[in-house]
Amino acid sequence: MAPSAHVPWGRARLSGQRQATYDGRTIPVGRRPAAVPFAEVVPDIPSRSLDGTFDYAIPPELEGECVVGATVLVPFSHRKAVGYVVGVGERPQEGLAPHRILPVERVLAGPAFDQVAARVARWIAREYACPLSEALHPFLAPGQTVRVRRDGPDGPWTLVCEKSGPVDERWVSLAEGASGFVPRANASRQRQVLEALQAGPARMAELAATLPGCASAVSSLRERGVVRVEERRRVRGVEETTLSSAVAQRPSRLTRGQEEALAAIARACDAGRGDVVLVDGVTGSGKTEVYLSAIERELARGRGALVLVPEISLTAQTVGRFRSRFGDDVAILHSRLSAGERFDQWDMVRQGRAHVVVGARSALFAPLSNVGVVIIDEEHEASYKQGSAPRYHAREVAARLARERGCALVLGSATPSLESLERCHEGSWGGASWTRVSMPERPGGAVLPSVQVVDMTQQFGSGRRSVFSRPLEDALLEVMGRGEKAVLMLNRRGFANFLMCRECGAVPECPHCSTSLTYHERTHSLVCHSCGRSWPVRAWPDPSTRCPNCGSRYLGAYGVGTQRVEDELRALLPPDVEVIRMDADTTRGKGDHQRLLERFDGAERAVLVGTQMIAKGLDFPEVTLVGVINADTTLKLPDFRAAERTYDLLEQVSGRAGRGERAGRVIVQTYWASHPAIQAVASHRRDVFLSPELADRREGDYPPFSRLCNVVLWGRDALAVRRSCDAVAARLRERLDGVRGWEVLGPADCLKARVKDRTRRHVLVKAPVGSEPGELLSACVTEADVRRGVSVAIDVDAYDLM
Ligand SMILES: Nc1ncnc2c1ncn2[C@@H]1O[C@H](COP(=O)(O)OP(=O)(O)OP(=O)(O)O)[C@@H](O)[C@H]1O
Ligand SMILES: [Zn+2]
Repeated sequence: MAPSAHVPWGRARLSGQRQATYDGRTIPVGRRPAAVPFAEVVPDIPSRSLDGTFDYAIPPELEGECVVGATVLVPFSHRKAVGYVVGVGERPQEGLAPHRILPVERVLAGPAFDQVAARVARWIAREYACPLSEALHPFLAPGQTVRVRRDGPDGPWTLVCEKSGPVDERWVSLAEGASGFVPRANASRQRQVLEALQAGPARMAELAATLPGCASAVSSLRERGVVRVEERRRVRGVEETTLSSAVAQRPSRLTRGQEEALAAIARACDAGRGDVVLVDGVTGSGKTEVYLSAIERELARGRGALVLVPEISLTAQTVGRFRSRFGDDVAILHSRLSAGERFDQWDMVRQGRAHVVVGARSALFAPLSNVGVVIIDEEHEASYKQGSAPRYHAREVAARLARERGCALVLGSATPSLESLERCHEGSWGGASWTRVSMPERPGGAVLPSVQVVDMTQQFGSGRRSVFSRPLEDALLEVMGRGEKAVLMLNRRGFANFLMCRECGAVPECPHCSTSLTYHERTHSLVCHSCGRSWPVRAWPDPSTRCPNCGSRYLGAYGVGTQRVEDELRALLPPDVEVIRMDADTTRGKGDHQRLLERFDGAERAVLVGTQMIAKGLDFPEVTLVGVINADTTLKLPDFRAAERTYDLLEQVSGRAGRGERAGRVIVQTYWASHPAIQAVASHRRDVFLSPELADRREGDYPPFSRLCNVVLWGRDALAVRRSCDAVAARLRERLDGVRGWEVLGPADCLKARVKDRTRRHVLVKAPVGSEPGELLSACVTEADVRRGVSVAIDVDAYDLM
């Protein structure tokens, strides 16, 4: 049967010229009419009840364009919907009568993903309990939102496109006819344009900004052959830097650890079935060089690479190292780029002009189909878990992608996650082998720094009130005296700066969110970091101070800010020592981060003071001292990963010291010196932390020995939230009570019980390792009686339990 005979739009019209590209390959246009006449489409209507794919007929004139990955417009129950093609075929599913199938109306955008990526998206939807349309979003071209909107309740459906396409810029320059040309006396604009162009070619947009209305002057000059106008495609998002560490010098020889790691990676690449290599290398052991060499090998075999680094370490240093080795073959993707810049980088990959993609989490979804290796640097980082739907973990998606694409996955860290260590211990997981390779040494004879733990209760007991303990103060003076550099970290995650009444113990909280307010000394204000509201308040000893609870005057500031550390440093050190502060306030603007690091790099002697953003990746050989002002704030977080996070952070920041020829020293200030996480850092022995931690996790059935899922419900109506949450919990218990290895906890108020005036409650579910809780949770939520106005989020393998 030829289905084209039945489709309602009648005779086939061949469109021989149409073609699409994906990952540099041109997808050929079908020769015969209606060779694959059906498309499986996912309508972009995010709703659990509508989740699924629908079949549409491909009209012959759209054939060749309506391919897997394309964005299309389709009729959908009396309206129109934007959808994504996830499959094409000769027959519709489940014996639907071909003549009853509606046609695709338009193709709105070319292919953004291929068949393999579509399979991965289906897996994400199942695994993380989200609608398929949501799982496809990360694969779409950045900044290219297309949706349908209805104007008024009965109005027509219209298409809204928010596209930031490629920027084609028009450049104006002087042409041959310029010599000897004299504008007429009244043509002042022409004269100004010519003057501006004496300095060199300029962009039309810039000319127009300084010389309003110059367009007509330019076009008349162009007609006379005085100037030339050219279109140049500019690839945005490429930063320049003077950072010395932004170049990856090729080492004369690799360390033994590096060679072993590369051999294991080569085996995994050749096996072609998604095998995983965990590069467990101490700080400064040269993991980057391992990544670069592995990528070089894959490029030589004609395959590309995806490299994920935490958003915060996507600095000029990291980017520069990749560019210095692979030049323009690198595309960069991260959230600080503008939508247009991201599109340009993404499009470069799609066109096959870049084969190495370096980026944050979302780089996993770049349109690169011929992948030889996927690399995740600092794989233990919590930021690899996405906080909003689809709530995927990049490590898990990467493992799946590697298997689907038949390539290798490389995970690198000095402090691997307990999940990855456990899988390597098992040797295999999810049908792939997991191998750990350790790199215990720094190249060139550099040694790990010596670590000294300072008990701050003793310092306070002896009457010291400075933020620096005596040993840290002495070390700072000594290091500056030798003309070296130091890094000071202030642990600000957790309950950082707050006000507390010394008489009644009250801590001001946001009335709209159950969050203690953060005190900003600079602006004298209390700020809610959940909703952003702020109140002007002056802390004790200001005479205006009043405790909101008891009216006492002793409402004092607790916790230390980077500002205070900076001020004390300036008082302590000679005036010519540069003190550079790096925190959320000083890195707000684009390029601030890089500028501060360049200043640190270029200084004679300097101290870099910062929050945890300075803990990772920085490679400055002249740093010989690292100080941690307050090591334990993260230990007190109500989170089962608190100890792991503290250990990771301290080990990482310690690793900034002694990376060059001179040995390094670390001083850790803490009120909890006996904690295994602190003791492990002090002795550079991970097992001091790991053994008791694993025992605790096993005992309490926490990851890596279970999968922890968090079902959160929120809404304005507290009673509706409570009832809905009870209903979800009841449904889960009906399905799971007595099932081995499963456990339902709650319902309970979330730790942040109110956010933006919405009540939040949750249910926790522990599922056995190897189970697939996504579908079950999603079914229970759909079946439970969730009230209108109550939102639900299912978070499988939850990281944020607040
Ligand atoms: N084989 C080698 N011989 C000499 N120097 C090397 C070698 N391999 C790497 N290096 C240098 O060692 C330094 C540290 O490397 P890199 O920044 O890759 O460490 P890392 O393992 O990523 O550490 P961290 O986890 O602390 O970020 C770099 O300056 C790098 O150029
Ligand atoms: Zn608030």
